[in-house]
Amino acid sequence: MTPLVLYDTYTRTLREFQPLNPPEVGMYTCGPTVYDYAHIGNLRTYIFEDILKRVLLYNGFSVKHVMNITDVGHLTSDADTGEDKMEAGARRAGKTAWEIAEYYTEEFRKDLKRLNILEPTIWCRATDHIQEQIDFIRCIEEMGYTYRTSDGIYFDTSKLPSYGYLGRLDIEGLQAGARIDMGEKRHPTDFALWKFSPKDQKRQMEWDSPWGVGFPGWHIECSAMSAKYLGPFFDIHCGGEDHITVHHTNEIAQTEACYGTRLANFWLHGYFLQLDEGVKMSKSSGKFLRVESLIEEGYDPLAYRMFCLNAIYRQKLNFTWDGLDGAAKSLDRLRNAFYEWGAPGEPDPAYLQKFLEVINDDLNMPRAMALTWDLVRSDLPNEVKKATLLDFDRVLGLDLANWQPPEEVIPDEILRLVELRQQARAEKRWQDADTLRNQIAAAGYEVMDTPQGPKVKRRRGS
Ligand SMILES: Nc1ncnc2c1ncn2[C@@H]1O[C@H](COP(=O)(O)OP(=O)(O)OP(=O)(O)O)[C@@H](O)[C@H]1O
Ligand SMILES: [Zn+2]
Repeated sequence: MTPLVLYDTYTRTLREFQPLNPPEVGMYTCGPTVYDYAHIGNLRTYIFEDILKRVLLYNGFSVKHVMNITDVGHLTSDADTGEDKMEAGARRAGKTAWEIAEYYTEEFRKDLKRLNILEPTIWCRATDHIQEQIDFIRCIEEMGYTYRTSDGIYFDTSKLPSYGYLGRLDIEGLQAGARIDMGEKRHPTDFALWKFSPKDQKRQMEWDSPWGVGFPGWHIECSAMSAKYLGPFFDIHCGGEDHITVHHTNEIAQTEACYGTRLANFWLHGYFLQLDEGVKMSKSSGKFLRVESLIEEGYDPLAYRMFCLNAIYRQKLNFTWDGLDGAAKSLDRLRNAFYEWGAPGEPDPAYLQKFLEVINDDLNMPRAMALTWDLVRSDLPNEVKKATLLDFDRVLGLDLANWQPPEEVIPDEILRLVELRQQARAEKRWQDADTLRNQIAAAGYEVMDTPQGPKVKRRRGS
């Protein structure tokens, strides 16, 4: 038995993972706010979550994976002020908030596919779960954790002694240093559960509620939807590192207030992709790259996956074109090697065991890649290498089995010779057919007769 050990942000320790209800693992990953395209920084987090999910599957668990789509209530400032990102995005695009939500959700799913990220078991949209969010807020209200201001219903964080534990927040320091205008908020860490629609401006997305017409705050959707699909205490909750101090801290507060649990048994966070040293890739800064940008530069999206595999998820990673180039070349080498090994035999048990050890060591993908290259260079028979790498790829997700060398462009004169040889064969002029085959070979090509007709390709080393 090789235990699966994961770094849990809640306890700040490496802990052995065991599902609460084996063999199923409940996993919730905070999804995109669909007001714009995802950038490759966002996608680094989704790749890390995909690796985690594949490692769970590799360990023989089944995974019920829930991902939300935030299509309402995520304001431009974490302090619950500013405009709704969706409404601002809609205005920018000259479309409705509903239209851009639909469009960017589809684009996001396309990106996941291109990166060979496994689809969640359940997708859930915030706007499809307004009633669940209202019910959740009512529960928090009944437990005595809310207050009303002129612009919404707020969570009173001072009433929850454990508030801020996940982010190790210095609540007193924050309180003392709160110079920014808190509006009617009682404490700097209090946050909106429900916001009222502004009186002077009609919102595109708004609903009736026991407190007045408005929309849910950003954090409540994750508590409400995870409880609906996974229960109030489930196995693993993930997101990017920025979620530790605000979004996930507030999700925990809501669930703790209503159900008395800390929401998830394990909290895992992926670290940022940076454009330059110390600069997070972000939509708001306007400096970001999309999967599409990489494709335009001639890269296969899976080269970016390979680039991410070479780093530990718990460390920031600097994006460079040179780095991506190196990853693309490695991917090419690996694909060609895999392709040329022919049919798979039986995997090598020693390599499989080593692989399990490194991936179960808190998803150590750089070591998994080192082991992969070690396998490639080993003296094992090709069919063993092939079967072993095929097994590794269940976690690496490089889709090696479906890769084919790009179609070669065969010059017209060679195609003409192939045609003449076909003719000769049909007319049983075997000697002519042989001469033509030799001519084709002399030009550096080889022709193979298959049930579908002749196939021609450039000879290796030519
Ligand atoms: N540079 C980054 N590197 C890795 N993960 C990131 C980065 N920026 C955001 N994320 C993560 O991407 C996921 C999707 O976030 P979301 O769609 O809400 O983007 P966002 O936070 O609005 O992005 P931005 O900060 O660029 O405006 C979250 O889990 C978030 O933590
Ligand atoms: Zn969330």
